[in-house]
Amino acid sequence: MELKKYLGVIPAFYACYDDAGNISPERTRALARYLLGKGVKGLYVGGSSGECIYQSVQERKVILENVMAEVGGKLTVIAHVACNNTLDSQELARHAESLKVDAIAAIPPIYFHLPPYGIAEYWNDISAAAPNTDFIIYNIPQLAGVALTPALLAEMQKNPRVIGVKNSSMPTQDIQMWKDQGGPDFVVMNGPDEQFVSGLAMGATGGIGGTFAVMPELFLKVWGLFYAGKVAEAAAVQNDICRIIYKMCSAHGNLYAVVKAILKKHGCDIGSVRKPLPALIDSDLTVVDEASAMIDAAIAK
Ligand SMILES: CC(=O)N[C@H](C=O)[C@@H](O)[C@H](O)[C@H](O)CO
Ligand SMILES: CC(=O)C(=O)O
Repeated sequence: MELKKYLGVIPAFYACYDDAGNISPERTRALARYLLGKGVKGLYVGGSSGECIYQSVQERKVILENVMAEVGGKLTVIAHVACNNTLDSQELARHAESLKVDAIAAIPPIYFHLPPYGIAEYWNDISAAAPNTDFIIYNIPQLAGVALTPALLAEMQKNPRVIGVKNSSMPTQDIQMWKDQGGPDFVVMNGPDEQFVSGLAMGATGGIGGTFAVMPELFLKVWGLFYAGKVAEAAAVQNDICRIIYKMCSAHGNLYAVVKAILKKHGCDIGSVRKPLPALIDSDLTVVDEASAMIDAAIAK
């Protein structure tokens, strides 16, 4: 298996809208190009940060098509395809496979807390619709409402396409457990950006993060320092990252609205967020300016 392509810094891709709030193919391509230029390993398209739960199946296809047209073959592309109902998720899985993405990923079904066998069937049904594509389990219990367990993972490991877990639960111990259970070739991606260094220390093979795309330089720096054995220096950069995230989260508008305003200041305009996510209000502009300056200062260090 070619697992190397998953090792590294993989930003969660943001939804790119035009000024009327429709999906913008041009801006989607511009963001993909922008991140390619930053030297990241791959992109995680259509996840939480991609606002997937507020988009139609057709819109999600258009986004992935444009990302693949721009960076397919150049970056590792993981397409999140879960839609909360099996049929639509399978349609997106088939579509993603037809575009030759590297992997598909899926959260568990949300709202109804299904039993583990129900979750396994949902994931396996999705995976069966993309029979030649790697499958990554997305564990994010604080938002999904249900958690991956060792028993559920063991059930999923019977599916040879299951190559890893993207772990967004808060205990870094979970990363250790999935990695230990999965073995040396198993991919375990750190979710919480605030714990990237700790996740790597616990055995994560890389990270997929919602704030990577607004400051890829800093996460790449952490990655480089950590693997050069300079853990204290990596932790210092992590500290800067955490303070920046807390600042971005202090706005009235949603985190992704802040992130997009900062990206615009950095030359990449991808519009704002879609309702019901709160957009920025006037007083948030100070938060945007301050967080943006903090990012620039941390990169310049
Ligand atoms: C709960 C959640 O959305 N987690 C994301 C994925 O793991 C993270 O990447 C966060 O966006 C990030 O850590 C900022 O809090
Ligand atoms: C942050 C992340 O992993 C997501 O957008 O799903």
